Amino acid sequence: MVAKASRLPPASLQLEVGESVLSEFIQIERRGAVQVIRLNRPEKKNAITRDMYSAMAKALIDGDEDEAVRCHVMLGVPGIFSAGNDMGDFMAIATGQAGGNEVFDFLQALAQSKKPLVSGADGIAVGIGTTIHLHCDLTFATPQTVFHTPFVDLGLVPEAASSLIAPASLGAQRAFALLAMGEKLPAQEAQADGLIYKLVEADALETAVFEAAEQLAAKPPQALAIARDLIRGPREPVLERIREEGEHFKARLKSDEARQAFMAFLSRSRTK
Ligand SMILES: C/C=C/C(=O)SCCNC(=O)CCNC(=O)[C@H](O)C(C)(C)COP(=O)(O)OP(=O)(O)OC[C@H]1O[C@@H](n2cnc3c(N)ncnc32)[C@H](O)[C@@H]1OP(=O)(O)O
Repeated sequence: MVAKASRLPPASLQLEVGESVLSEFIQIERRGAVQVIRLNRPEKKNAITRDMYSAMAKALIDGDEDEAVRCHVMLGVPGIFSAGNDMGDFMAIATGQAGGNEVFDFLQALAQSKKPLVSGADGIAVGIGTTIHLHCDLTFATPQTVFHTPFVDLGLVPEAASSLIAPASLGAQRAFALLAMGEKLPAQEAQADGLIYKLVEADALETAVFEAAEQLAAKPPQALAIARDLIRGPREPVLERIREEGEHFKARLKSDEARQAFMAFLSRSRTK
């Protein structure tokens, strides 16, 4: 259990919240030319609600449009990157009480981001808490980080174009083990597989992330943008896969298999 106080952002960070705060659980901070998007809902293991997706999408789009922003950083808090989509929200979508497009709007913004993305993950990284990093140019993780995508166990399917991106770096069989079997992937293996850039100790994570982000922010932006586009490759197949997965995902959310899995988690949580 990590003490709540240690999950607060460093006091040295200047907090600049825009006019409309879409979610109290997403902190948008500006650190020079680096925009920091921090998931900060530790009491729910940084589970991501629809408002949180909207806040992150807006930050990415606004930061892309702002010439003063040269790099985006995505962080969680010590011990927790994210436990993935909020299960209560999944249930609300499954029962027709909510629409649920926010996650796909966020994924479109993420996949199309114009500025370099650097992420840092420590500890829990489940579902979209894993797949976000597939869109980041540099991901730092700690030895305690475990990536886990239990989509099929939840009656769901892979998202974030992970069914396209993961096989390309892991090979088909290891991608299948990760995305379909729901096998956990420790950060050490993720690094060996080329899914993440560097492993650093937890107390050095944010320093490493900010150093890399500041390095990128100081580079000639046009040359960096062209190099990045070439390295990332065409966006259309990625966006198309996000859409294709999204169609299946939305249908699966309303399936009996998914509803039972959400119910099991939510009732387990209530009786814990
Ligand atoms: C498009 C996106 C797709 C996806 O992201 S699919 C993936 C969806 N996510 C998951 O399947 C993960 C669900 N969560 C878990 O399995 C566990 O949690 C963890 C392994 C991540 C952590 O376990 P532990 O350390 O034992 O913590 P705890 O007691 O389960 O959780 C602490 C509080 O956090 C809430 N919470 C955790 N994950 C979620 C979630 N995803 N949605 C909503 N709430 C969540 C719990 O309920 C509880 O809350 P309370 O203290 O009030 O009982």
